[in-house]
Amino acid sequence: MVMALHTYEAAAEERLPGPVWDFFAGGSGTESMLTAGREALDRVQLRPRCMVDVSRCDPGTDLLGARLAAPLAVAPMAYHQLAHPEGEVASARGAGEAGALLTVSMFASRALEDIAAAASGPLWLQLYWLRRREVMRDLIRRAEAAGFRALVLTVDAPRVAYRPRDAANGFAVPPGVRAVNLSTEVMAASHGSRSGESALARHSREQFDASITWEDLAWLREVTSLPVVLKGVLTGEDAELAVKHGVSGLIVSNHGGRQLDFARSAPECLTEVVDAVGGSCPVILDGAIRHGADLAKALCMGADAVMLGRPALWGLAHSGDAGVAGVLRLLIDQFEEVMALMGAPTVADFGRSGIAYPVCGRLPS
Ligand SMILES: Cc1cc2nc3c(=O)[nH]c(=O)nc-3n(C[C@H](O)[C@H](O)[C@H](O)COP(=O)(O)O)c2cc1C
Ligand SMILES: CCCCC(=O)C(=O)O
Repeated sequence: MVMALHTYEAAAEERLPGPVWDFFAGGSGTESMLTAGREALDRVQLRPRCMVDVSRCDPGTDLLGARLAAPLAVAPMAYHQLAHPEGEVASARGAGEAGALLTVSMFASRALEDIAAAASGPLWLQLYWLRRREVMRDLIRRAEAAGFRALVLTVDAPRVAYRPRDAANGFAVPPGVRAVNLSTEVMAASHGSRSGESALARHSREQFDASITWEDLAWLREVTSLPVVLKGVLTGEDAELAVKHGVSGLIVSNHGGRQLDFARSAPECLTEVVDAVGGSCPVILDGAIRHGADLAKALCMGADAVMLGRPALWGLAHSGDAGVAGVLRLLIDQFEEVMALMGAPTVADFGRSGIAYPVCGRLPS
């Protein structure tokens, strides 16, 4: 039976403790960015072509050398064990079953090696830049050995932003769930709640290196030969600098509304970044993806793929690997139908002529 996305969401909300649900669902500041991306995507209108042979539609695509069932990846999210006891191991199984890529957070609650052993699809590892570079280096070595295909450096979070729900709940990761890939020393501050303060926000101020600049990317590129993808780029200027500094991909993202409040939403930034990059590396749109049609809209605006965040956690909370696969398949099936109805039988058939309304204020070229 195909379940609607809101059914997974409702089940997850019902199942999870309030503070965990708030951690998943919440945003930063006034939470203005929780709705901005969705509203922007809703304004984009599809422009279908007819009398095209759509008797066979193929949603498959390649992303940095990995074959995917659709241009769809799971975004990095901390602590999957908050949603399900099997955590990222179940997510890896579910993503593999659906043919989607899984990005594993630096704050994963299962060992990289166990996640890799359960995965049948490609894995990327997400990193925050820690003050202790030897901890990053160790993690990168382990990811390489376990067969991870790329590193995602999140650049929109020099610190975790103030998130009112987590602060009100004094949110801390419950005992029994840990960022097991990091040493206890690095992680100590993320446990132990205090009312009026999020332990994760406190932890990020202590452990994240907020002094890094473009020049520091050279260190990362020396440490590894894996492709480096930057997550959280929202301007053409930064996209150009990223390409100049040798990155292999960009993720246009507002961190799911959890970092800079009052920003321009990721879908509105997409064409600016795509134009700046000029095809020299893949561009991924992240945030507020809730329907297969959103994949089509992103592709029309020039993205090579999209990333899905919270809905994957809803699937995980609902029924572990089957739920993750169910959510991903739902979006892929919807996308396949949009392909047929749009007259776009392959991913390459989507272009700017496929949308009618420019979200970024620029006319499609
Ligand atoms: C519970 C949760 C944990 C997250 N943890 C991380 C993380 O560890 N690293 C990271 O780069 N982004 C993290 N994010 C942001 C996601 O990667 C992604 O940008 C966002 O969820 C996309 O928006 P969506 O949830 O609307 O799809 C997290 C998001 C959520 C909801
Ligand atoms: C210190 C963990 C941060 C996780 C994260 O990025 C998020 O909650 O958005």
